Amino acid sequence: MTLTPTPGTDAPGPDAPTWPAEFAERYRAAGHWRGETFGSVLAERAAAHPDRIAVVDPAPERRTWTYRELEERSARLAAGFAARGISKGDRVVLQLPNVGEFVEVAFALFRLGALPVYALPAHRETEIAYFCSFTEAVAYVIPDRHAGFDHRDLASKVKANTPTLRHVFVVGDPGEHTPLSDVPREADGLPEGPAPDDLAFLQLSGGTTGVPKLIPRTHDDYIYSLRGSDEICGVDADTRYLVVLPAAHNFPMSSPGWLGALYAGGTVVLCPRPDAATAFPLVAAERVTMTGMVPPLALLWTQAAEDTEHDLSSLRLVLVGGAKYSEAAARRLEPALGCRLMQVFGMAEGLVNYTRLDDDDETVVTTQGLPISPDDEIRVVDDADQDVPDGAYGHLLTRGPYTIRGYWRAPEHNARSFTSDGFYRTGDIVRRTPTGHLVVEGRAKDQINRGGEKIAPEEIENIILSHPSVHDVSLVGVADEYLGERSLAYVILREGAEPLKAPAVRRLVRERGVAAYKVPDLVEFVDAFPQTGIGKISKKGLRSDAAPGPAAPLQH
Ligand SMILES: O=C(O)c1cccc(O)c1O
Repeated sequence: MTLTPTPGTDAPGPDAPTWPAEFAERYRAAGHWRGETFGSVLAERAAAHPDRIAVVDPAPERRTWTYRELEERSARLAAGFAARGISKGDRVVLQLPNVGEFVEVAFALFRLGALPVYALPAHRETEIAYFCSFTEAVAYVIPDRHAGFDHRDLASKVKANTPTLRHVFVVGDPGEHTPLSDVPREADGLPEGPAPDDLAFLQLSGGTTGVPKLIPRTHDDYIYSLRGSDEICGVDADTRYLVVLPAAHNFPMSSPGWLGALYAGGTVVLCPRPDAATAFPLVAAERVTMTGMVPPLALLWTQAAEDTEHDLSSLRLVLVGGAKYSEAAARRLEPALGCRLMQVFGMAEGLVNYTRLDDDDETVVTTQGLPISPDDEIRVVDDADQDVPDGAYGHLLTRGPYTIRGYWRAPEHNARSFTSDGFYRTGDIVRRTPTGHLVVEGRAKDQINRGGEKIAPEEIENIILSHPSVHDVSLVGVADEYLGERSLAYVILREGAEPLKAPAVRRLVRERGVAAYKVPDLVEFVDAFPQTGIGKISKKGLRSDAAPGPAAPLQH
C-alpha cells in the first residue's frame, strides 16, 4: 500500500489503518485476495469477450459500451487524465447520476490509481465543499444539470474556495468548466497502475458525526466482496443488472451491483430514475434479470407490479436492503414481481449479509441473511463488549477480509469505531438465529435511516443551532410506515427570542446547501427534552414520544 504523509500533522502516517500482515497473508492464502485490480479485471474481460455489451445507458438515446469499448475508452481517458496532471493516489470527487460516463470515469480513475470519492447526486454545496477540501481533491466530475439542479454553479463556488481543486469536468454543456469530452483520449502515456493492495476509492459513510467519514477500500478487498456476492446471487455472464439506486451507493455498486455484474462479464443497465414508470419498460426492453433497491422503493414496485402491462418475466432476483423491510411487505414481493427476493444487510465499511437463494421463504422474509465470507468474523456483544448467547440481542462487531480497519484520516474517530483488535463497531443491534442468520433489531448509533439514506443528526443539529433564536435542538428518527423512519427536529427556543416557525427551520437547513433528504420532515417546538438518569438527552426517549404520522413521499 502506498502511504502518503497526512498534511497538517508532524508525523507522516498512513492515511488509513490497514490489515495487519498476518491477516493479509491469511486472506491471500485462502484465495480471497487474488492480486486483481479493477484495471486488470476489465482488461481480462475485454480480452475474453470484447464484443459483449458491458453497459447500456438507455436515455435519452440508447448508448452501449462493449467490454472492448469500455476498456479502451477508460484506458485512453486515464492517459488523458494523466496528461492533465492527475496521478496515482490523487482524489477526484465523482458526482454523476446513472449515466454511462459514470462507469467510464470510474474505470479510468481505477486504471490510473487515482481515487474516486463517490458523492451522491443529491449532495449540495456543504457536502461537496467538505469532500473536496478534506480529501484535497484535484478534480471534480459533474453533470451539467440533473433533476432540475445546475451543478456547474455549485462547482464554480467550490472551486473558488478549494485551492487543490484544479479541474472541473462536466458531462454535457460545460459552462465555464471543461467538457469531459475535451480530455484528450491518449493512446499512450498511461503510467503504471495501482497495486492490488492499494486503495481503489473512497466511499462515504452514513455517518453519526457532524461530517461524513470516508471509507478507504482496496482493489483486493472490494473485488473479493464482488466475487463472493456474485456467487451468492448467481451472477454470471447472462446477468443483466439494472442500477436503480444512485450508482455511487455501495449497495447498487457491489451487492452485487454494477461492479459485480461487470466482474462476471454480465451487462449493466443504467436506470435514470427509480420509479416503476421508468424502470418497468426498461426491465421489459432490456430483459433485466436482477436489481437491488431500498424497502420504500420495493413497496412501490410491488404495488405497481400488481397491475402492470409491462413484461417483467425476465426478472429472476430482486435484492432489498439498506433499511428496515417489514415482513408483510417482503411477503408480497415475490408473487407481485414473479421473481425471487433476497434480503441484503450491508455497509459501505465492509460486511455484507445476504439471505441465500436456497433459504426457505420464512428465512428470506424474516432475516437479513448470512455474511458473504467464512472469514467474516461476527461478534454480538453487550455494552461491556462481552459476547451474548446466540439468539440474544447485542451490538454487532465485525472483522474480515473486506471490512476496513479504519476510516481515512480519522485517527480519533477510529479509536472509538474499532476495537483494539480491529473489529468494526457497526452500531447495529442484531441477534443471531440458530442457522447464523442475522436479524437486525435496530441501532445503537445516533443515525437516522430515512428509506435507506443515512442521516447523521449532529450534522443537521449543528446547522439548526446556528440560528440565533435556537437554544437547543435534537433530531430524531420517528417510525414511518413507508420510509421506515423520517426525521423530526425537536427545537427549544431561546427565551425572549424571535419566535420561529417550522418552515423557517426547514428552510434554514435547505439553504445551508445540504442534500434534500437531510431536511427535517417534521419540526416540533418543545420546552425541554426527556432526560435520562445521567442527564443526557435521551434520543430513545424522544423517539418513543413521537407518534408515527402519515407517510411522506420518497424524494429522489
Ligand atoms: O449501506 C447500506 O445500507 C447497504 C445496504 C445493502 C448492501 C450494501 O452493500 C450496503 O452498503
